[in-house]
Amino acid sequence: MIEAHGLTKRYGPKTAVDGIDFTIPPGRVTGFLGPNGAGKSTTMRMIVGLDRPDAGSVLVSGSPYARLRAPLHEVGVLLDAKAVHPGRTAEKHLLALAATHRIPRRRVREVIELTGLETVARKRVGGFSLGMGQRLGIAAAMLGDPRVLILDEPVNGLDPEGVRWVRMLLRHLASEGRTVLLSSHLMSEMAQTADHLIVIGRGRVLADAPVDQVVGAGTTLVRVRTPRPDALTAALPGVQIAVAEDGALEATGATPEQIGDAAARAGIPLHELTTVAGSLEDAYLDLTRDAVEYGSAAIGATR
Ligand SMILES: Nc1ncnc2c1ncn2[C@@H]1O[C@H](COP(=O)(O)OP(=O)(O)OP(=O)(O)O)[C@@H](O)[C@H]1O
Repeated sequence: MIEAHGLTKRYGPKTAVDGIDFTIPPGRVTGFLGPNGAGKSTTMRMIVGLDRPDAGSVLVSGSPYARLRAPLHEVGVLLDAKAVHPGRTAEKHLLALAATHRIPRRRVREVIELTGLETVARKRVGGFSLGMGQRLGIAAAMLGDPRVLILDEPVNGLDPEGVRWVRMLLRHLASEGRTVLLSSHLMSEMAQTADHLIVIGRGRVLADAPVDQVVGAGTTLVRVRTPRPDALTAALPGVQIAVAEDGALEATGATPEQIGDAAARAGIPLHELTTVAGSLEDAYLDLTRDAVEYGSAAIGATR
């Protein structure tokens, strides 16, 4: 369990995290989302005592991180996969970490196997690819068999097999009753991995809800194909209708039943009537529209 109360961090005039409250319970994967600069990493750093809050507090398993007696057994953390001495081998890095908690060599071998690093375990970390570095970071987080896992962008740089492996691993760890907090900018991955989402923007919580609820709050379209699009549009006053690239109509603000009934009353044939649920990406972009600090230009808007 991770609990934040009024958690606040300022850097000079900038409020990176602005009095946020949340509870992350065990037994589920909680996704942590937000635009660049929203305050995700700062929050994660405060959870594990790397940054000191200016106000408020955050507790892991009921204690501030600094008071945990055996932190590696309590919290596994992957914040920056590159934060490893490049001259050390993966195995030496893990053995050094293990020594701080009297974790046996056997466990080091186990996490090396678990993360698929057997063939490179005796190679220097400086020569690792991004994906191999991520696997090593996950191995380090798992070393103490912790009850809480905090992973910042763990699938960054992993190949599709690695991405799927992380997804299954995190789901499995949550099903064992552990607390899993995961940040990622990959919406499709988040939709498949997380049960619950906390979305932040400009240091504030914008949503704290199950994934289905966040996706459901986005726009749902009804896609309609008809040989008489103008007549159908006229038969649906007040319904917002756009025309898709393939000529189908995309209606918002009416159910498929309302559209089908209106078409039947007006004698308009329909060749397709489909509900298109919004994606997490759509819902996320809607939610964070006013909280994006580093927005991009629309494609075609610049030369
Ligand atoms: N050490 C620091 N000194 C000054 N400002 C900082 C520092 N760390 C973070 N910030 C600022 O705090 C804000 C939040 O940054 P943070 O890294 O927590 O965002 P984030 O949500 O993790 O972003 P990203 O998705 O880009 O990783 C940003 O405006 C950032 O510039």
